[in-house]
Amino acid sequence: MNIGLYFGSFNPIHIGHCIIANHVLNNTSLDNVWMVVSPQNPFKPSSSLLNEYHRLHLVKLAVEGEEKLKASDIEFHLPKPSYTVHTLAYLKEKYPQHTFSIIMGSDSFQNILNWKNGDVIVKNHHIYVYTRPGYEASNNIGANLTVLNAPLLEISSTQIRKDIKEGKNVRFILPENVRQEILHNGYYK
Ligand SMILES: Nc1ncnc2c1ncn2[C@@H]1O[C@H](COP(=O)(O)OP(=O)(O)OP(=O)(O)O)[C@@H](O)[C@H]1O
Ligand SMILES: O=C(O)c1ccc[n+]([C@@H]2O[C@H](COP(=O)([O-])O)[C@@H](O)[C@H]2O)c1
Repeated sequence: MNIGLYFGSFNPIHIGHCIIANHVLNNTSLDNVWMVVSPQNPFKPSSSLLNEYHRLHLVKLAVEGEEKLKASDIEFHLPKPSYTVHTLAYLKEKYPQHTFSIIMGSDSFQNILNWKNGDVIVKNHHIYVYTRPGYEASNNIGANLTVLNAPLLEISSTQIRKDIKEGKNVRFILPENVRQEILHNGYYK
């Protein structure tokens, strides 16, 4: 099968992530999308990170009932921080029957050559890029790239964490079951 790997901190998952995953499924030849929850992005501070199991649970709630979307905890069992090149090697060995592509926002893509063995990742994978406001998705690194033709989404987990802390209404930027779970448990307060 053709699997799209959508890596993220998902701190928390928001409707932007869901729209992107759905857009890719609707408009590419990918059969499934795995939302891979990264316990620790090598470049991001861990201070504002919700526990990884809570983040995974929120992703599971968001994809509930969607057969082609899967929440993955594969990186929970790999060394931290979560280097994508290691995860890709692990997945290739574990699932030789699948072909893996990568899905990411243009902010991540702009920075990919600074990732551990970023050039190797780019050389060996098809990458689907969803343009993010303020980050042009130009392919000046010879990547095997598809820039998705989709509406820009002015949504970020950072803004959502801030809104929750300030008691603002986040009803329209989070899947409803995700919102309920966050509020019920007092996450990001
Ligand atoms: N609004 C968006 N448009 C396009 N890509 C996005 C958007 N939000 C997230 N992404 C992409 O989804 C992936 C996972 O994102 P991540 O979990 O870091 O969300 P985030 O909203 O960027 O979080 P934070 O604000 O905490 O940095 C990254 O590749 C990121 O570029
Ligand atoms: O492998 C790397 O060097 C690397 C550097 C920065 C980010 N990443 C991964 O990129 C993914 C997106 O990160 P984030 O925090 O923006 O959602 C996540 O899986 C990170 O582990 C990976």
